[in-house]
Amino acid sequence: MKISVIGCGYLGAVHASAMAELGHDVVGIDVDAAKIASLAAGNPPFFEPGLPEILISATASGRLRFSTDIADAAGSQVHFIAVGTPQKAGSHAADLTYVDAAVSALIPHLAPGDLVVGKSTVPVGTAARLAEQVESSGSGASLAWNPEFLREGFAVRDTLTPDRLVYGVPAGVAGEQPAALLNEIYASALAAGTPLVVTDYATAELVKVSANAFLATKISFINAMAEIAEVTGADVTQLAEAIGFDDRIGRKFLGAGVGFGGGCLPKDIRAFTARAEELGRGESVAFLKEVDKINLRRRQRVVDLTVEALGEKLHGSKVAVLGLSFKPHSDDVRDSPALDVAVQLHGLGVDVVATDPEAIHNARVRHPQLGYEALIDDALRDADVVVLVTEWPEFRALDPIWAASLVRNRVVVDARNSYDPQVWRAAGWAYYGLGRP
Ligand SMILES: NC(=O)C1=CN([C@@H]2O[C@H](COP(=O)(O)OP(=O)(O)OC[C@H]3O[C@@H](n4cnc5c(N)ncnc54)[C@H](O)[C@@H]3O)[C@@H](O)[C@H]2O)C=CC1
Ligand SMILES: O=C(O)[C@H]1O[C@H](OP(=O)(O)OP(=O)(O)OC[C@H]2O[C@@H](n3ccc(=O)[nH]c3=O)[C@H](O)[C@@H]2O)[C@H](O)[C@@H](O)[C@@H]1O
Repeated sequence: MKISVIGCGYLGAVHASAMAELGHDVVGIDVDAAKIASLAAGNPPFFEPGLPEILISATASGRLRFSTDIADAAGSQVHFIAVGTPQKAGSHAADLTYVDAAVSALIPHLAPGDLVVGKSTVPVGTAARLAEQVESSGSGASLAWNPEFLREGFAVRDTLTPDRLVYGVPAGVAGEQPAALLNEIYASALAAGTPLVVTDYATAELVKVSANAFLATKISFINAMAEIAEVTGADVTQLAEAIGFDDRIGRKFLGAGVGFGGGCLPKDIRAFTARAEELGRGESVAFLKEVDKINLRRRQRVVDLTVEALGEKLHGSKVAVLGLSFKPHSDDVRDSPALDVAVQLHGLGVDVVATDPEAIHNARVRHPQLGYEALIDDALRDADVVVLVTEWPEFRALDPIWAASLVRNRVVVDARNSYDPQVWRAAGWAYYGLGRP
């Protein structure tokens, strides 16, 4: 099938490449000329495992091309909207400027029978409004909402083999053709037994934001338990293990630590709250404000523990910050807890030297004032405190005996509860975890 993907960021570039990998004929469109040039040359403009391979094979096969001209969407039958929906400046609501601009620019290039498919995460009610715009344009096209659940770091795998597919389509017979087109696009995943939910627009939009709200709530729940553990001497990692054995609870997303960040969970729970308030149902999701507060308190806790570990002497002290991306296997520093902690410590007068396998460039663009080292040994050298904030495998594997030979003081703040306190203490380190003694 001929497909256009409008917006080629973390979501769209992967979606376009994966659709071409599945055999579709795809054009990726973005207003960012540098991004498009990089993608067209087979170089992803961001780090995502597995993306270079499928991008190169799809562009070489001729099934995938890129353009900055929306007119190149003409001739495709299905048009995915994958542009950003960031938090609005000065508000918690989602900024729909990019979605609105993309749909308005696309409409003149639509042909009868075309399908516009929303992938971006939007406030409930957006799809119905855009469907009205597409239908009243006289283009003869229709609209579906097909939210995306991929995780950065696993984006290629999650797109090729999703754990579920959700289509929000118009009611009645008008929904049949959109669902049939999407079934054709996702034929391989459906043949492999991927669960499919075909529903209305509002449900599809809410499935997406409620899934992220649930994940965020689960993380803040365990972090709230960490706060209680901290004043009682309990160990939140054992607590998570023990409650996680209950299948109804499950162990995933019970990793207590510095909390969640990224381009999605934080802004999505805020946008959900803002939308619920607009709908007069703010109280239904008021708990998400608490989820957000607990999450931000954990960043502060890491800063406070580091300051405590440094003692009185902040100016002239050196802190090695291990990790800058919001999670391992990504170079994304949007609302990264790691970067937030590094910036706060720098603001207190500490000499911060940060390292990360992939995110130094993105971090440096935003915060040139921080010190950066590409190699972990250079970051650790003469450090007074080591703070692990993003649990990349190479940081998890850090040998405390080797690290001890580099630092000035053996003090570690393990903001992801990734190390075994006994092993580190046996190597002479003062160990600070989050919610564990
Ligand atoms: N990053 C992720 O893992 C996931 C993101 N999402 C959602 O997908 C959407 C996109 O997110 P990301 O890819 O992370 O954002 P991003 O910021 O990486 O990419 C957005 C892209 O849209 C482009 N763009 C903006 N206006 C445009 C226009 N009028 N025409 C063409 N291109 C335009 C931008 O230049 C940028 O390259 C958001 O709604 C996000 O919540 C959903 C699931 C996963
Ligand atoms: O809407 C989105 O963009 C995506 O948001 C999240 O995916 P992602 O942001 O890539 O990353 P996650 O793996 O969910 O991690 C989010 C944050 O939570 C943190 N986290 C995760 C798990 C945990 O136990 N503890 C914890 O603090 C991570 O370190 C990270 O900062 C969701 O998991 C995806 O399903 C969704 O599609």
